Amino acid sequence: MAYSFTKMHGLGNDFIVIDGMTSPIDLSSDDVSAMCDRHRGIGADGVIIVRPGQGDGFMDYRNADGSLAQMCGNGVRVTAKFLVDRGYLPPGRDSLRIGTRAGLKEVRFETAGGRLSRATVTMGQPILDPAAIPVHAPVDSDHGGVPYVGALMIPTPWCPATVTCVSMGNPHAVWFVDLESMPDELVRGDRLDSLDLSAIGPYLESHTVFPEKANIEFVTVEPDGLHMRVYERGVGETLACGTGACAVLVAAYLTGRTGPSSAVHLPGGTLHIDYREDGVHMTGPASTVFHGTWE
Ligand SMILES: N[C@@H](CCC[C@H](N)C(=O)O)C(=O)O
Repeated sequence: MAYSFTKMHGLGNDFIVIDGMTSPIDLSSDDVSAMCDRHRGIGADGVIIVRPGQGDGFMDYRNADGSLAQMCGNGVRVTAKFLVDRGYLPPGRDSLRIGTRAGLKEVRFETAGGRLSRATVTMGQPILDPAAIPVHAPVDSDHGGVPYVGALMIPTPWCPATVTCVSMGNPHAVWFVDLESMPDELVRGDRLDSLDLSAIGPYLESHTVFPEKANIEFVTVEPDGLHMRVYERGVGETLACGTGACAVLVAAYLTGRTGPSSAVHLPGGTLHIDYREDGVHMTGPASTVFHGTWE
């Protein structure tokens, strides 16, 4: 079977996007991991099949290891670009709704030369109930009467990790790291990019406190905003994670580290995140790289 695909990305979080709007596409998890292989395949952090569904299209997202994820923030912007640039929307629209396994997401977009360049996604309310995240941990903190897991201490072979747990439809554990107090095997400098995630990332992702695994964010709070790196469930370290940036802003706000709105700087670029009464809003770019055929 041959599949036409488009290689796209949101801040370097890259996807193989397949058009399933007019004919059904069925991929096994082995197909997905073969396509995402960076040496023997196309290479990507995940595969998105864009299918018809509630709203203007459904984002069927799979991680590079073939596993399903409920949500992908960069993927929603990329899916919006795919639908707009391929002419699936009537002309003159500046918003659309995309179905995901975590519900419908509204996307407002800007265009340049008729193509989507930047989008703001209404990501919905963060989920803080530990059973729904899910995380096996008691609530230990409260924000305006809303209980949450604010400082869960997870012992690791290197040093204790203290994380705030947030779901944006998918599970996240946000660790505000103190680089100075970390052992030399983990960090060789005073910057987030000198942190070695290769062992501690998978250790935390698959820790037994997270029954469905978790995406792990490593964060510092700087004068120009929040800086993060992410070790993604089912992928490994990525250049950006939209749901992760939202979880980081929510965790920083709940724990009093920032206001309700901030730039979140990732290795692949910057997202702007606003946490308002009607939920979390994420703004960032989406890009197309090339088209091809998978044999
Ligand atoms: N990169 C994505 C998140 C993709 C899903 C994640 N790896 C999971 O398994 O939950 C984003 O931009 O949000």
